[in-house]
Amino acid sequence: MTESLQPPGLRRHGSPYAPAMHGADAGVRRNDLSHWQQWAMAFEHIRDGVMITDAACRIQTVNAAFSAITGYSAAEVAGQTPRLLQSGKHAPDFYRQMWGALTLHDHWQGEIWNRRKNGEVYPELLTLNAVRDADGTVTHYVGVFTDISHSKSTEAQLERLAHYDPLTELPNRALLQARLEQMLLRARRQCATTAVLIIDLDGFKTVNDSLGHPAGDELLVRVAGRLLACMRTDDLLGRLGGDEFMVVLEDCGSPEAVARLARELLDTLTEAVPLSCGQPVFVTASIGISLHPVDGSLGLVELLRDADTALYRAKEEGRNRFCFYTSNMNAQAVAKLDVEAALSRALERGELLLHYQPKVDGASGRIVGAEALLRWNRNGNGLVPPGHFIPIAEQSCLIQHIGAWVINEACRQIRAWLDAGLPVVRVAVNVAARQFAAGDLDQVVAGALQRHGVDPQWLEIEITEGMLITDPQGATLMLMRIKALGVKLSLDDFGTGFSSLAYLQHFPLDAVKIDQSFTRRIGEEPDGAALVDAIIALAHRLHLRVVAEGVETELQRDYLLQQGCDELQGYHFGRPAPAATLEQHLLEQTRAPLTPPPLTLT
Ligand SMILES: Nc1nc2c(ncn2[C@@H]2O[C@H](COP(=O)(O)O[C@H]3[C@@H](O)[C@H](n4cnc5c(=O)[nH]c(N)nc54)O[C@@H]3COP(=O)(O)O)[C@@H](O)[C@H]2O)c(=O)[nH]1
Repeated sequence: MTESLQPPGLRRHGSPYAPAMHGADAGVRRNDLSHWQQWAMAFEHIRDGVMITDAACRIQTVNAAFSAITGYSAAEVAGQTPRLLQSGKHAPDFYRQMWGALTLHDHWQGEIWNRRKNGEVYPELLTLNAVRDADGTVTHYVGVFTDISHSKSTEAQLERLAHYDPLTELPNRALLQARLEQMLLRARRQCATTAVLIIDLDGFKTVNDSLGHPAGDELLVRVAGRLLACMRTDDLLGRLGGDEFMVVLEDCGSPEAVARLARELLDTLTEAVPLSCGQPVFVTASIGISLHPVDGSLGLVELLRDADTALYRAKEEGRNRFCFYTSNMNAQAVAKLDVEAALSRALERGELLLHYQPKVDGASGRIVGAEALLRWNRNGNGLVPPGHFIPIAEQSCLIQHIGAWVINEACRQIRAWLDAGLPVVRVAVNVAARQFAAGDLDQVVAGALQRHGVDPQWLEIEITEGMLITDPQGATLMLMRIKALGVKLSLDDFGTGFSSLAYLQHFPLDAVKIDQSFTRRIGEEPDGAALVDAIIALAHRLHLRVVAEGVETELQRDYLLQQGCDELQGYHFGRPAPAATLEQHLLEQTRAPLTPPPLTLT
């Protein structure tokens, strides 16, 4: 049997192979011997598997690589047909085409899945050639193949890396976009509506910064799992990168159906995410949605851009919500960019100024302080409403320069009053979250005080609760450094955020400002004043001064005085106005005798 497995004309003669030789032929064919020995050596040691069959496809000869790859010895396959190796992965058509080519061209080459003796299916690159004799009759078939399972698996790995996110195993941006492109084509043909939802986690950076990147990664995997659980069979979920995910609904039905899914996605995240570090994490998300062709978002680029714009709006509106794209959003975004650009030049053009709103002492009715409020006279055309530019400054890095300017300008004004021999009161300035987070606020404050030779007792910094919550330890250190300068600290908008006085006692604060929304409720709702009462009582127990903001009516004033509120601020006493107006009131006050109840300055 082994004999029949030698290449045609060869027989095993010891080792290596040698052609059969007969008597007198030997001398003549010495050269042939060497020739055949070389071929036999090559045949046996070649790394590709070789299989030679007769015209009826019965295996006659295989080499060592064949056995190494397939697991079958030469003896095991002798006389069998290559069907022995069939994997079952190819349809009959595949073999029909292969034989068609072999019959027509005496040659076929392609990739084929075969099965090893141990049952493993593997891919090989196979070349088949028909061997014909002088009459043109097929005498043999020669198959040469390479096991390409390794390169196939590398190829598959590369393919996976190119199209899937290795962390969550979800489709990545490239695959999402390719699939979305196909879906849009189909949707156009079928007049269906396609929805794109871009999901961005709120506050993910805090998790990464506080618990470390492995915890951040784990959170992303968990979030991906929860989002995936909300998907229907045909929905596509992928990770765009960072903490951003995308959902594509090929035929989303109505906007209401999309809204339902968006709500479901937000809801699925509300439950605490347990992490292996033992720290459960609460995470919310914001979602921007665009619809094709409802929003006129005609192509992939527009659809993604519009979903992004809507996402931005969802973040702006307070996060943990979804927002559909509307066509005026782009106009608003452009208007915002316009404000940002003009604002970036406002400082150098001297268009910024401060207005001062008095704070009145509850007991004496005298002005004991003022809040400095930023104003912008754009191009000298009048004041831009603060709500139209301060939030934009706060969202960009402009607030750092502008905020430093406000502190410096307040100190310059105090120095100017002192130099003019005018009465001076404590001036409070607002700082923005970004300004506080920058970590150099104490230096900015110290620099301004020093530059203008101002005693720190005249300056107060108003912060908000949000600045304390992200990094309480860092915030405490910063507040202590500012406090050490001799500057007062007050907590603005109290009641609108975290609102735990017990928690706040850990911060070195001097005062708490009751948010104007609570002041407004005094006299308006039966229990409207209850919160005000509670804040005053608790703040006093913690030895904090209480300032009520937004006092507009006598009723509010009287109620707050009755409750022992220390200072009052609001339109009832005076609107924010240029420095000269405050100067005037302070001068009048120095001339007037001490006469409670408080002055009405408006
Ligand atoms: N980061 C910085 N933020 C600043 C700075 N200057 C102002 N701001 C913040 O902008 C918001 C809008 O301010 P503004 O329009 O100036 O409104 C202030 C007052 O005019 C208003 N107010 C005062 N009394 C009343 C009142 O009786 N009724 C009423 N409806 N509004 C009143 O309240 C605003 C002051 O609020 P607060 O700061 O919370 O004390 C506002 O959030 C400012 O903080 C700045 O330099 N940097």
